[in-house]
Amino acid sequence: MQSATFYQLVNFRPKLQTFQSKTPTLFSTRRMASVSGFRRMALDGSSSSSSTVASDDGFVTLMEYMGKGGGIGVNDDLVVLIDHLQYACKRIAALVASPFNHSIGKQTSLGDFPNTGSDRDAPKPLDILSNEIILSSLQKSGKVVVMASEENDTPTWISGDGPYVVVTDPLDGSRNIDASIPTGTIFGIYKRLEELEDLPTEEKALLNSLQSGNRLIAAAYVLYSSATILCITFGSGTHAFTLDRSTGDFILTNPSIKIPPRGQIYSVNDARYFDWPEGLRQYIDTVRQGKGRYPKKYSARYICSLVADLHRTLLYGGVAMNPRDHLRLVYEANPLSFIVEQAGGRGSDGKSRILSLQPVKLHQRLPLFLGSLEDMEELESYGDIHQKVNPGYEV
Ligand SMILES: O=P(O)(O)OC[C@H]1O[C@](O)(COP(=O)(O)O)[C@@H](O)[C@@H]1O
Repeated sequence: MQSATFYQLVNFRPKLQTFQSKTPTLFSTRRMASVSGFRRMALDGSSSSSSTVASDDGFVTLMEYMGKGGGIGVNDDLVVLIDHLQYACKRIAALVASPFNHSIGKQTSLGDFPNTGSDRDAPKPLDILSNEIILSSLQKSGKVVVMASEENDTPTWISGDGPYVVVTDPLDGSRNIDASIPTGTIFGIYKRLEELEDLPTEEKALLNSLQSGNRLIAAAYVLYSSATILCITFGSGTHAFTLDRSTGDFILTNPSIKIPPRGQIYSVNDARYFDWPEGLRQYIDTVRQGKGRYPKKYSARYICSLVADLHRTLLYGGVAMNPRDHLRLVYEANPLSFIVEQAGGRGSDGKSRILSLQPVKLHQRLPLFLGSLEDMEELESYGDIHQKVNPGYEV
């Protein structure tokens, strides 16, 4: 069998012909999902027939959820934008699962990515492709003025008319991709700042991208794992939708996620233990032994893929953290903190609420702690949890 060419991969389209695409419809015709056993779900998580999202057949798609009032404050422009983004993520889901993706970079110039010279890590070929897929979707949506991505040194000005600004990490966790470990896409959406109109384009693009997280109007991650899960908030709860691969629809599977107030899991790269500050070491030593405020021994889970580690934490509770200045405020910490807060948890840099921070640089890094309220409170009470020794690890 021949390997796919770079051109084929960039233009790669998933085979599911039922995927919604270029022409978004606000109330798309429902296709019967093939998965059996889902019951009608109300937005409060119960299986009531008085759901705010009426359903004839028990399934609520993301588009129906948004179109029929599930997302408070979600207007037509935003529905169009999310439709394009979800389509982009379906393409990325297909790309990361493709048997041909290992050959990109070996047969094209994408193989030798120079380090950018900035404080960003050198991207992998799939990072670049995912970035292109998202950019192209945003361009086609006509709803986005600026995209700020992990993969570009500066924000990309898209369309003078677009009402929204999108910040994104197109493919997080890609360092593990060759081993098929889960990866994810993260994005946050802001309204464009009208008051900047008179500034030069470059400046406008940057300032629009550096909005504080408490101005986010929507945020989502998409987890590419055994299932593809899109978890989103519009500021009224956090809801997860699972891709039905037979129809191409994201189906509401976890409405109004509530992170347990206390979990029994901590998630951190603890090979760094000897570089940690004393407070963090003490906290981990304590909960490991079941000597913390919750008198049970904690377990460790660390996938080294932020979206996957967070998704598990949202569902099972506990804390997911990276205590060194590694993760990015604008397109990782802010969108994920918004999602966690909307599920009843907390996102912090060890001291302050992430969403209250004012970004000063596009690729600004910081320590990130996300999780259950009680676990976060206990962890932060140790004070000294920011790892300042950051030698630059090879793996
Ligand atoms: O090396 P560490 O400190 O364990 O960091 C791992 C983290 O880095 C990430 O891979 C993100 O880094 P990249 O954006 O450079 O891929 C996360 O997915 C993961 O949680």
